[in-house]
Amino acid sequence: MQDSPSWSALLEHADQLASSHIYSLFEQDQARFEKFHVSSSPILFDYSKQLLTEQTVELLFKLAEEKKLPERIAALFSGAHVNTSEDRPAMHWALRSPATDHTFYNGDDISQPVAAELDKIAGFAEIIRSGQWRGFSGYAITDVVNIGVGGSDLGPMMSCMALEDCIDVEPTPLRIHFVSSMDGTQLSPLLDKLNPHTTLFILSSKSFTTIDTLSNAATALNWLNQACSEKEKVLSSHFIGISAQQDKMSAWGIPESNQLYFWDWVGGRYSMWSSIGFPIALKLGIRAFRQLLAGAHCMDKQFQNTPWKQNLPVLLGLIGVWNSNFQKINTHAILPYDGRLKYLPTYLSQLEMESNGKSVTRAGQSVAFKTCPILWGEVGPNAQHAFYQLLHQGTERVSCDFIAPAMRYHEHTNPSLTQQHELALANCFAQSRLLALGERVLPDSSSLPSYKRYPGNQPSSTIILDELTPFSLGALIALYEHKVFVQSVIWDINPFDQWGVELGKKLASDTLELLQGHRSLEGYDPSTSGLVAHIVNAWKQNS
Ligand SMILES: O=P(O)(O)OC[C@H]1O[C@](O)(CO)[C@@H](O)[C@@H]1O
Repeated sequence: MQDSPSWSALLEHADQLASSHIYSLFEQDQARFEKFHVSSSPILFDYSKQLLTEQTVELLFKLAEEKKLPERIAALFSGAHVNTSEDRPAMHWALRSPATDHTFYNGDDISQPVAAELDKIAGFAEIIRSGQWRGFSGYAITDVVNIGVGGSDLGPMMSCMALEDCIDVEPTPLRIHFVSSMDGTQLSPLLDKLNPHTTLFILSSKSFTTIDTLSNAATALNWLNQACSEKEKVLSSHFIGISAQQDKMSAWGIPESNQLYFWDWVGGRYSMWSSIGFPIALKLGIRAFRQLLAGAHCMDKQFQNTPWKQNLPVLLGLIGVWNSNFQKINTHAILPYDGRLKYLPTYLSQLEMESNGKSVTRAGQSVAFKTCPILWGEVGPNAQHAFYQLLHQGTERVSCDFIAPAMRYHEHTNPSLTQQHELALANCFAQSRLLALGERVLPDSSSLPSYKRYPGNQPSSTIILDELTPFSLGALIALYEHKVFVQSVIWDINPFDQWGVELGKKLASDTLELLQGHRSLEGYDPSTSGLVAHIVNAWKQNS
């Protein structure tokens, strides 16, 4: 970036702001909230508690122009091969476009196949929800277990939890479980409780080669075979496969009639809009799933068509760049003030860190600046009693996103719940205020002992959803997807590959051969050799 005039201007501007405090920015400008918030239903985005000025925003826009953000947004939505290292487009947005939009891939109109797959999801969901799908002994399905990991787990799990009690979902007595961990910790106790006659497994894997998923799938198949030895019957009545690799699903034994498909041009962590989102349709009904897609589509349109001052993904992305590269803040916390969003921080940590946790540019050169910050988080009210101490008085600078719905429980008969929502919002606003302004919120802080001081100046944004609904959740997730894209454009990295996770998988399969005695320890580092020898000895002693 050394040769970038906007980058240099931002560095200089950051130097000028170095001694500023968010408190003084508010003191100098009472209209700060008016200037630095965007209200665009279903989301209000307040970034007035960031350490920035109107000049900062102008300079960030200049940087985005210089990095050709408009052209790159157009390329993303044109189906160009923006995933350069894998030479393919990233078209997750096409999964939420109305069929009438006619999206093309390699010259073919993909709107019809996308719509047809969505109809297939609807059909499967209806059959299972209505009790028509029967297990091997003729009983209706009561429990569905989604086996998948990463993008084949987190999106559906996060959404099912987030939307469970929404008023506009179609309730079902079906119990949906999520299993991801390769060590069997989730699956083993679950199988102890479930009834093989009434349990259906969804095997969710874009590649259908992920060992975590295949090992859990093998355990599930064995468990079913203990109850019914007719393998074909078990496979056809207890397994649905979801993948971009139809032949691999078939080779595993899933009949074609039980397969849902999606496409190579959908990245794993961008795949909850595809048939990977099937558990969402199952749990909440197809209407809710379609609303989720509609909310995301609404954000796609905003990203493409809205002037930057009102463009939420552009603002969120550029503010992140400002904090990472010019404020030198390398940790970012996601803090939902709504327990239903419990899995949102984990979901976003994959989305952001697997996308932008890179250190080479698209041309393969090492970057000379920070890229994706470490992103973590927790349900805000609980985190207040855990890690907020560090946010308020630690030595790390941390930026935060506070997320909350404006409305909750308004149709509930128990008035105490409404008060609980008020309490959660009050805490949300109090914490972001204290983090930004510090002890200056007090009428007189001059006599405080040092251990009671709050330096403040921790920047944050607040994202208020009108209400947590499938539509607003879809918009929220698409907002973060496009935020990631904006940042990747500024940093000139490819957000759609994940080569950094590949070698570890290969080494693990080699190491398994070591543990199983099929490979010699020669040439391994002393730590690995020592650990393997220790385990093998322990097994010998206990056999
Ligand atoms: O859906 P699959 O192919 O099983 O992959 C699961 C996850 O594994 C990863 O490839 C990382 O290992 C993620 O990108 C992906 O979401």
